[in-house]
Amino acid sequence: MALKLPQGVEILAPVNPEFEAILTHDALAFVASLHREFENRRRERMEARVARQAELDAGRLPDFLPETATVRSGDWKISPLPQDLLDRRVEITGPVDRKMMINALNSGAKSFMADFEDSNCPSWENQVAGQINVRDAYRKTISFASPEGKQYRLNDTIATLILRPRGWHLMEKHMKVDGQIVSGALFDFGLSFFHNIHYLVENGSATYYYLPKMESHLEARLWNDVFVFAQKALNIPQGTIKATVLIETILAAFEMDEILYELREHSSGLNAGRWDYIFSCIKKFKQNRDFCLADRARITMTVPFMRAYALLLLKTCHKRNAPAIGGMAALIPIKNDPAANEKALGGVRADKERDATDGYDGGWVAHPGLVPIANEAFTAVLGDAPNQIEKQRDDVVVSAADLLNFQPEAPITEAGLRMNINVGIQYLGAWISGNGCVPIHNLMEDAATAEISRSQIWQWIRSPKGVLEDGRKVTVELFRALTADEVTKLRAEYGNRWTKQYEDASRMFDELTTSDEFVEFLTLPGYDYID
Ligand SMILES: CC(=O)SCCNC(=O)CCNC(=O)[C@H](O)C(C)(C)COP(=O)(O)OP(=O)(O)OC[C@H]1O[C@@H](n2cnc3c(N)ncnc32)[C@H](O)[C@@H]1OP(=O)(O)O
Ligand SMILES: O=CC(=O)O
Ligand SMILES: [Mg+2]
Repeated sequence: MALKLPQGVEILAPVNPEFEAILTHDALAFVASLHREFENRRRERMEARVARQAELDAGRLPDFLPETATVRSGDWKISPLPQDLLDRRVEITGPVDRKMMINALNSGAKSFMADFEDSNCPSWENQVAGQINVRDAYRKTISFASPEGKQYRLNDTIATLILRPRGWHLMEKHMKVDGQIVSGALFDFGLSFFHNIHYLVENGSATYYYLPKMESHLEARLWNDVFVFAQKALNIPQGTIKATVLIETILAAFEMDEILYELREHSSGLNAGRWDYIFSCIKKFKQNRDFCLADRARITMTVPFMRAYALLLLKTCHKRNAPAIGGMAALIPIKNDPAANEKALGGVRADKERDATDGYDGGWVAHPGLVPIANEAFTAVLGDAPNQIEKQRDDVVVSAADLLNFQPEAPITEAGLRMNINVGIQYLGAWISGNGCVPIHNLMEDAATAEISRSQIWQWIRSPKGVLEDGRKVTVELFRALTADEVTKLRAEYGNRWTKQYEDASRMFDELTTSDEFVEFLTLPGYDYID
């Protein structure tokens, strides 16, 4: 059956019979209405990012905005939270893969972030099948049979589903409205809202979102206006949608109050998205001769600028009666090595204990095997209380200088450089093959962690401080020599799993790292390699 397309809408991809239930005339008309209403403003925001980057490149450091001082000093709170978002002590995250969604919903976590973003490769198949999975998960009808014959279905008690659409920078190239391709964010949000909001509201819930990679409160205002428009269009009471914003750019860290304020009717707090945050610091200060970070593994949550960011986020949220949700340790359970496994689990435990004792209301885990650990750490502090939002952190004082105290700068090592190359190529190869989240060297790797790897090398090559601890300057020549070596090793290790996609990934990694122009997101050129 051919799709019935609304006026001005084109779908430039195969539509299998299952997809027709998602790509209905009315759902596409709704996405088209979002596009027509908001695309110009989205573009303006993207242009504002470019202008702001030019200022940073010229040496102007970020600071808290003078024009919004009254928002920061004002006495306001976000609107009350719905019942099913009060207790978020453990949130599991993962791509919108059918089997993994069932596992995540059953994992014992209080909430599950179904991810169309960092852990998802945005192929047409993944995006539309993901919407089918989300629809079935909301209706609790989702099931799956593995090729090995294992049956998957939902338990009686499951996690609350929160959906993360793509960020404002990503497009959905398979849908056009009036000749323009549509925003990935509006496509993901629009379809999920259209198909599910009435069902959820009738059942005492709503569609909840995580909003990624924003760089200013004006981007949050845009999301808020999208929510107001969408609720009005579908006759849903204003304030029904709730959204948690990931503070995962250095610029957003200077506008946390303002972001909560813009979304105050629709806010469900902030999350410390640590991996993109590190990437953003590297990207925003890429031209700054004073800026240079040590090996990726050294940039932990306890280094000065990360600690300042985490504490300011917590303080800001609780002042506004909003949940503060911790980010993710990249450690995952390790099979067949009990000692290494114990160490990894200990690392996750320490991470969650620090967040819980600081005052966070919950935190992210990457894997069902980590849910009990995070649960123990938060329950030790929360007990039976759903959260600790009442815990004020007036003792925390964080200045602009604290947020910009980029230590440590050393060591930068050959092992660290090799690791960035090795992980970056493996991740890109998996991503181009359709998988946005993979275990590499016993760590969870996704688009955000891979961005750190590639941007660090770009920056080390160009910064006068990009010098290995043995005195060698990081250069294109050194990078290429080590890359050749790493690729040789990887080819041998992968054998016939080393497909064309990994050759493409190696070439793309070289381009990303050696081209003079810094590519904003690796997923932008990456998108040309899929579908
Ligand atoms: C920076 C950020 O944005 S963080 C947020 C984005 N990142 C994520 O969401 C990470 C999601 N995690 C994952 O994708 C996976 O855990 C990986 C890729 C890191 C590791 O995956 P694997 O090596 O396959 O894990 P492993 O083999 O131990 O899995 C065991 C079982 O747990 C399941 N599982 C693992 N992680 C998850 C998850 N996050 N959600 C649901 N199920 C999961 C597997 O599907 C598997 O199920 P099965 O036994 O029924 O077949
Ligand atoms: O999205 C989360 C992050 O750490 O990046
Ligand atoms: Mg992120």
